[in-house]
Amino acid sequence: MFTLWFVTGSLPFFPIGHASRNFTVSSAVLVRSHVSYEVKDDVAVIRINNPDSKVNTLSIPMQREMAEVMNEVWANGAVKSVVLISSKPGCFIAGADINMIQACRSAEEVTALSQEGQKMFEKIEKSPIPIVAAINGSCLGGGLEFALACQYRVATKSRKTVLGTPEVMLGLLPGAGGTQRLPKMVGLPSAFDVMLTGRNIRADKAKKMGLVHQLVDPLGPGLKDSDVRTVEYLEEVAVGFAKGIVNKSIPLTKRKGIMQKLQDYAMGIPFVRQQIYKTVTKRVMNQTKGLYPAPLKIIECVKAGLEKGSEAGYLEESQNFGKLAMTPESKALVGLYQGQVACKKNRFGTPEREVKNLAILGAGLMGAGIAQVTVDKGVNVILKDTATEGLSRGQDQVYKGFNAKVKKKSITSFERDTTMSCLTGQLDYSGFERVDMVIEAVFEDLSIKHKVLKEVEAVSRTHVYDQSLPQIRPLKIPLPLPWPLA
Ligand SMILES: C/C=C/C(=O)SCCNC(=O)CCNC(=O)[C@H](O)C(C)(C)COP(=O)(O)OP(=O)(O)OC[C@H]1O[C@@H](n2cnc3c(N)ncnc32)[C@H](O)[C@@H]1OP(=O)(O)O
Repeated sequence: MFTLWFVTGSLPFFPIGHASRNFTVSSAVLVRSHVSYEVKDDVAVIRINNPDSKVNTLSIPMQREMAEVMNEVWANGAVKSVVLISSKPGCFIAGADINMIQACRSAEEVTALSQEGQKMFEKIEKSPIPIVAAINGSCLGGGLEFALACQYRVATKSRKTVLGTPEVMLGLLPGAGGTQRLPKMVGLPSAFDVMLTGRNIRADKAKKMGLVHQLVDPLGPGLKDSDVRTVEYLEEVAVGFAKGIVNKSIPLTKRKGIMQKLQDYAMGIPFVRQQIYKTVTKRVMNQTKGLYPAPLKIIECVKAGLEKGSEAGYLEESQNFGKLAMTPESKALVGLYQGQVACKKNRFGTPEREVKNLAILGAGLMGAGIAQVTVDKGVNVILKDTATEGLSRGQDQVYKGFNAKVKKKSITSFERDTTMSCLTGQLDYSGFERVDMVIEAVFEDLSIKHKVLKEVEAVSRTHVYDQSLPQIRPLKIPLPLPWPLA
């Protein structure tokens, strides 16, 4: 959203070649750091990449550069369609820049930001050429509102791909057209569900709801890593869709099923809509005891748009967005979010040595549990036990853990199998000479611990971490090891 400088009137024409462009519409040469584009055949591929940040946000520089790039693209008669994609692994756009909203001193200032965002996305929605949003990773808040304004949406089935409007969790509302576009796109009940819960929606669910048009399978690692290959593939597929939309082999309108048609019919009846507003308001009041203003404002905005028309809806949205941003509830919730971000950081700083290969001694409940959370981070793990039975049980425990996630559809079976391929079960110490760390997770029996530590000493010269150290420290394991027992 927000502070955008769309150039109106005619623009100087810049012939667009086949390389990224770094020139603004003015004659001054400005290096763009957040948005770049390249023309592939007749498709402009616009890439977003906030420098020095793990995520893309709709920050002021990003918005300015996006506006410049869009104006250049629209002014170029050779460009027939656009693909909007992020170069950042795991993030499309994480929403409006929360710090930008926080820096505002009055409701009017925030309302003005919202109105700029609404205007920008209206231009995107009315684009003379189709724009395909190619989504991989988090597509949240203003990021989803941007994608919703595009004519077509393709998303990867990667587990990192989530769509949603989490503004309510910050005491805010989707203030860049979200309260107006979502109900039209997915129907009133689903739109309320998405906006009032702020929950993340995975790509396959988003497709079923009608939020995205097509899904793309993520790729595994090859010569490049999985994230890079997936984004390259997504771009290729999205370019194909963009061309297909132009040559009319891909329809922009989705065919509606019978349920969808019935729902649309019901939503056309004012009495039905009034009942939905009443039910949703009652539920919100029950759950929040009226202590959170944002959910009620969301309902007001949707109602204004559907009952009084778009203009009234957009005005209500921007004004309520401004008002909410100044409430103590929103400030407290933003503080909570920032606290959660701070908690994710490693307070010990970056590890001196990265652990890529780990060995775990003992495939019991604890050893297998450690193996599961470690392979999940992409670390290669040797799970060692002394008996085939115990080892199989441990491996089975790890598999069941991931398989439960497949059943819940939070990961794909491909992701389960890729992750499981990082786990090697064995009864001997082969490969221990190559590991970066050994974790001891054998029975709470001092003589067994002594024995395995001695055995490790003979084959590995790495750090050993004892998972039960707090409990066994009083027993004072003698440390004859020439390397550290952490
Ligand atoms: C009208 C529209 C309004 C809006 O759009 S309001 C914003 C709505 N969006 C959100 O609420 C999303 C907030 N962000 C997140 O939930 C998570 O982040 C992600 C899921 C996107 C990524 O999670 P993970 O990979 O664990 O990263 P991390 O540690 O949470 O964040 C990395 C850095 O990115 C910053 N960041 C993330 N989202 C935003 C944002 N929307 N505005 C400003 N900064 C953001 C964080 O603070 C942190 O920063 P540091 O590295 O300096 O600690």
